[in-house]
Amino acid sequence: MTVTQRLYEAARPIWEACHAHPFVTGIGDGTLEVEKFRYFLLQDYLYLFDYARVFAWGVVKARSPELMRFFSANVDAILGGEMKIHRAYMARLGITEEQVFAVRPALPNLSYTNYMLSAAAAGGPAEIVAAILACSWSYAEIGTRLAARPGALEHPFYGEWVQGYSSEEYQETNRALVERMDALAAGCSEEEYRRLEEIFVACSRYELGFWEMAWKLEA
Ligand SMILES: Cc1ncc(CO)c(N)n1
Repeated sequence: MTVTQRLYEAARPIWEACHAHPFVTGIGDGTLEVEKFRYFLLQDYLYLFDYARVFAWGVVKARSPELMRFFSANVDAILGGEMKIHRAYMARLGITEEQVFAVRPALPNLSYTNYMLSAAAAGGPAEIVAAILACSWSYAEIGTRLAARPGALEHPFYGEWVQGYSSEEYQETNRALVERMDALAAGCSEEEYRRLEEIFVACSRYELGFWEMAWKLEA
């Protein structure tokens, strides 16, 4: 079993709970209230800036130009790629960037990004990728699963979100992260693996918490 297969198995029950979460299934069948999606969008846009900062820790800590470029390209993919999904919805909902920054991150959001940032600050490239992977990979899987639901890609409001996360661009960026995790963890000790698993599972729990936060419109 590869390291990423082991990580996946360790987090599987939490991921299945994410897939079954009413917020996620509501995007898939189009029944999610736009008010909840709007709240999620604002929180997630704030989240993505810190998420990009986690990759930026990788730029700082990389010891090879190739790895440095990898992390740097990912910073760019978030700021210029993934955020396109958010900015398109913000335009549709009439939300400006200024309005987003007037919003305070809810505690599950703040706790999640602080956890990732501290794991990145304390760790090396492998810990950084482990912290990022649960986010990227779970969204890639949600995108793929929702895209397989009849009508989800064509839904007049949520279709664009499903298209974005099931897109070849997003899927390819995620695949590169999965491969990178296996390469960075190759030959690591059981003790080192345990630390990666601890981070990956904690971030998966935070992912579930983020869906729950959005579902409950947590203040
Ligand atoms: C909370 C959260 N996790 C993961 C992603 C995917 O990058 C996202 N946009 N938001």
